[in-house]
Amino acid sequence: MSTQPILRLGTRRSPLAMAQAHEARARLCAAHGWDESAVELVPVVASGDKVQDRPLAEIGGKALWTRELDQWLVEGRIDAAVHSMKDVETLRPGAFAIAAILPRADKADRLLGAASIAAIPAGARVGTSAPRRAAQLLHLRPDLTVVGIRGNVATRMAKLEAGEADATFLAAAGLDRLGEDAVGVGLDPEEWLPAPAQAAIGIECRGDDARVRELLGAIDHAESHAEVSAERRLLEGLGGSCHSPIAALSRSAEGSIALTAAIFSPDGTIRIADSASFVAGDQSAPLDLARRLLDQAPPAVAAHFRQAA
Ligand SMILES: NCc1[nH]cc(CCC(=O)O)c1CC(=O)O
Repeated sequence: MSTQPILRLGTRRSPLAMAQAHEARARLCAAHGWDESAVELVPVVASGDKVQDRPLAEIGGKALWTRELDQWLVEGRIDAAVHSMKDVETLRPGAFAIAAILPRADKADRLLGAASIAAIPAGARVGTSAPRRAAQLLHLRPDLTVVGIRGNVATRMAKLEAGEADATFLAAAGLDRLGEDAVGVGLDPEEWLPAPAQAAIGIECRGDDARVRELLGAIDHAESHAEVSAERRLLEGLGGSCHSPIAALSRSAEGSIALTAAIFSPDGTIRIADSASFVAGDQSAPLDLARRLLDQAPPAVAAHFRQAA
């Protein structure tokens, strides 16, 4: 048996990240007819996993999820890295390429602790550290109190159980990948918009590594890739960061994408939403949508975005 792996795939160590890395490996092995040993999973502890007690937006943002994996990729210690695309910064180092996006899972958020947003008891404490979830919730229910809650999926479920919050949100995709598909109630994504790139697993490699790009290309899902590219292009146009309450939902059909997006004031009082339909791969339509959203935004909202020149 050969001991040299064909591909070394870096991943964060959290249970969800490991589940996603296993899915990526299974798809690669199926596509190429490989034995499992062909893909070595290389777990890395990410900075974002070390600091659990403060909101991500405060401690350095999304870069904390990719810093170590980026380094290992540059040094050639891994050939590719698996990411939750929701957590990947909009602007990536030019040396990297997103070579594959796996078929996207359920884009919805699930609510834990109540049967619906309307059914959350008046004045309850809802745990979330995501600006999008906080603003979207307060927009619908200004009577509720948002409390910070961080940690991986199991930690957040335990914190809810321990009474640190009365309700919380988790992405359906993450729960499903962990086998927790019975947990929480799915929120209609048309009414409760998910985060840009939610439910998408991406695999990045060095842009000049033609061998790995081709191997990864075999499991790229074109429709999911086009959706995620459009949503990330929207983020680029908004100049948003993980501080910015931005929500987006793509619907694909026959080569075209309908993209709905909303931006909020952090306290949820203001919500600006708009949508656009365009051919998959259109690079300017998501930017135009971002521009329209910002043009409609009062200063209190626009201040949270770095407006493109
Ligand atoms: N921010 C953490 C994170 N990043 C990706 C997912 C879920 C899986 C996905 O959206 O692909 C989660 C957990 C959550 O938001 O509940």
